[in-house]
Amino acid sequence: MAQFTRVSRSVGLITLQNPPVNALSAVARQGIVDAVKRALSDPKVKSVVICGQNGIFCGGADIKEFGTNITGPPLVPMIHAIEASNKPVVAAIEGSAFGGGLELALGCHYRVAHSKAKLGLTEVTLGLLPAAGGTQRLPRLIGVPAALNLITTGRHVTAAEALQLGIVDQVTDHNAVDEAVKFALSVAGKSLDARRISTYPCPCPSDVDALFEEVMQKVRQSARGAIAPIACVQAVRAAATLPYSQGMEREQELMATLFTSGQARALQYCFFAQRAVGRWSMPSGARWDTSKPRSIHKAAVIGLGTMGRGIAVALAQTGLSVVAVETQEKQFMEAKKMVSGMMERGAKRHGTAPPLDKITYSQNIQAVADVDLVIEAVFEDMALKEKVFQQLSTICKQGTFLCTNTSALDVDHLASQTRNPELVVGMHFFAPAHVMKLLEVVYGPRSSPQAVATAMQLGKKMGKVSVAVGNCRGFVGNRMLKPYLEQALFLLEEGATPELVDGALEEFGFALGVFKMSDLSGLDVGWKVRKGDGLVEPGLASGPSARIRQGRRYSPLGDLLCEQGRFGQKTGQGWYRYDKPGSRVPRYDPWLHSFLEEYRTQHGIVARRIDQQEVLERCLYALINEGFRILEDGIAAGPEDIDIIYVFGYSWPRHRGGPMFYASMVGLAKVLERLEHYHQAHPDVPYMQPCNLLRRLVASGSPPVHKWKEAIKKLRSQL
Ligand SMILES: CCCCCCCCCCCCC[C@H](O)CC(=O)SCCNC(=O)CCNC(=O)[C@H](O)C(C)(C)COP(=O)(O)OP(=O)(O)OC[C@H]1O[C@@H](n2cnc3c(N)ncnc32)[C@H](O)[C@@H]1OP(=O)(O)O
Ligand SMILES: NC(=O)c1ccc[n+]([C@@H]2O[C@H](COP(=O)([O-])OP(=O)(O)OC[C@H]3O[C@@H](n4cnc5c(N)ncnc54)[C@H](O)[C@@H]3O)[C@@H](O)[C@H]2O)c1
Repeated sequence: MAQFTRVSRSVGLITLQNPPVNALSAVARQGIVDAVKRALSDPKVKSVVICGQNGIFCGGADIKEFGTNITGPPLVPMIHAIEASNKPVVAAIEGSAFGGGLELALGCHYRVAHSKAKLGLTEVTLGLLPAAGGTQRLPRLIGVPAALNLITTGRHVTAAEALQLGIVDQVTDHNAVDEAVKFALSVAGKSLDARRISTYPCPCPSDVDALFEEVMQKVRQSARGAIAPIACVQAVRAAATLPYSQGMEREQELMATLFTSGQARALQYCFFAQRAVGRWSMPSGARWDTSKPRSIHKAAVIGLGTMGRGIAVALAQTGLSVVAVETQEKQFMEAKKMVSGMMERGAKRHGTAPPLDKITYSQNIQAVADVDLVIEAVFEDMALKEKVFQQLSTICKQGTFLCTNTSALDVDHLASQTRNPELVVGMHFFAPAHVMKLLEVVYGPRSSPQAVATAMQLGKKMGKVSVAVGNCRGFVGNRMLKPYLEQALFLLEEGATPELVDGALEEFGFALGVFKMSDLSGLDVGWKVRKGDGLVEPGLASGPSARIRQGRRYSPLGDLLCEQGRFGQKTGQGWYRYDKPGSRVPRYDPWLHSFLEEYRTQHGIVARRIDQQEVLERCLYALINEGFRILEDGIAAGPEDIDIIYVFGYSWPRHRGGPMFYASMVGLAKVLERLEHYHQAHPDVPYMQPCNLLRRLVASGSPPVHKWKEAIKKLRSQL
């Protein structure tokens, strides 16, 4: 709803009241329509201010309404009525003005923003475009290039940038509503002819065709198959080339296509899933709302390699005091330099001072005695980690949380090395740890709810999207990755090429295909793990047993490359070749192709034609099947947790909503049927056997993804 009051005798103050973000729900829109009518018909009111309650202007249209039958007054005529008013209307922007919220403000004649406010046309991130006149008004106000940038990216701008761009008329450090009221008093009675943005000509450069062609090309490249950014460009083009009313028609037409698209559903699902994962629960019944975190002021990082450096930076940037421990002299010296450089670059980007004094360095683990929380990031070696946890358990003060950044090892086993296993959790960051948004918080059977709550809260403070998951080999993300990687290798054996497999995955929307990604991460990482698992047998053995290990189909292709010293980008050769070690541009490698042919000959494999669909089905459905097992095992509480892990940690294309959402869009029956097909063709690949949970969900009528949690609970209770 919206409240109307008269303030300073002649200013009509309309306050949006729809907690928590004053979204423009049907009731809120009706409230605004009524309040505006009242303000315009009240002769004592000479000017109007629109603001939002609780320090937030407006979070845009009510996204929860989108999947429903929308009722209430539509936004476009509501905003037109405000713009057409003969009394000046001033938007008082505090907190956020996003999407429809900013469009509402653009319909006002003036905008006053608090210096801490953020503004943006964020619709593209939800698979939509600003369809309440945003694509037509913003370019008229700030010009085509700047509007294109904001609308196609959905980026948030600060009040200062908004002022510079000309989106707002005034920025204040004081109470924005009070300032807006003063502003409204000062403009009462003045002509509004030059204040209605829809009447402005659209300022655009002379070579408008060339500009749009260039932008369209750029957007297509970065959109990776997402349709909303393209529609955004088309709508802004309409603003630049058509009169306002025709531009509005085009905006509505394009929105109609996006509004019902699968991509919009996927992106809106991600929006809510990202928030839902914060409401974590454990199989023990412990939950986010009943578990109290402890405040962390001082933390330690053990091991300053690739991960430890990034974690130390992220902790210091959060404002914590950090003790950084590294035992190897060379690594120690190098890490100190690198960490300072990372903080300086970060600070430069944000226009702040680097928090260099937040970190103290030591080569002695005794230095961590007084910290509240430790994150261990030494080599992925259980014996070494055991020793470190034993040491930490005796050195640290009572109550210190002991966390491990292990990628796959048993968190519970590490906990058993300590005096207080309830204080141990996994904090699995992703590389580079100061950049990547995902954090898996791994609880073992003995982790206390407080330890989980503390790690989750710390992750949030660090700006991470934190997901609580159970303890198993590889947790959620890496466990699901294994079948995906293996299928890619099997496809090579059967006749595919790295270019074909990567091409299919990139067309699906991944930034990098599986082989390019493996080259980037380093092929030696997986090799070491496979060696540890007793899977690697040196030399190019032939015969059927060469491709069977531990009773299952196995592809030694990755091991053979590593034996040749081909570790990927770092050595200049992997599944592709690179101009020199460390170069990033993958190139076709004739050696690799002859190697694959030779390999197939040696193993008596006749290469067959493999199409993109098979690549997608085998790689993605294998991964999804493992996702169902993870749900069945209770390692993830719901599909949202898995999807958020994949979107934020593994570059799963957000407009596909994550693997489990994708499975629901494809149709569970179809996924089941294809898994059955591939499992019949390859019975020696056990993880292709459809998971029981998937079968049961299909048998129960394939409920939509938001009902899975409930369905799983019900299925469990029937067991
Ligand atoms: C068949 C043919 C049909 C043709 C066309 C039909 C046309 C329909 C009319 C459309 C007109 C277009 C209007 C407009 O252009 C479209 C939009 O405005 S889309 C919405 C744009 N807004 C956003 O992108 C902002 C989203 N929100 C945020 O970024 C943040 O929430 C925030 C505002 C910055 C606040 O952040 P925080 O303080 O951290 O809080 P949370 O994020 O945790 O949110 C708290 C709580 O609120 C829920 N929520 C937030 N925003 C919205 C919203 N816009 N609608 C509904 N709910 C919202 C959020 O989910 C949290 O709740 P929880 O999920 O935890 O229960
Ligand atoms: N690299 C990744 O992409 C990645 C991603 C997520 C998790 N991880 C996990 O993070 C951990 C660290 O991985 P990394 O890639 O940073 O390894 P790394 O080899 O780059 O660094 C490990 C560092 O630990 C130091 N170290 C070893 N023993 C030590 C000790 N007793 N005390 C202090 N320092 C010690 C080493 O000298 C080295 O500098 C591993 O468990 C790994 O599985 C890695």
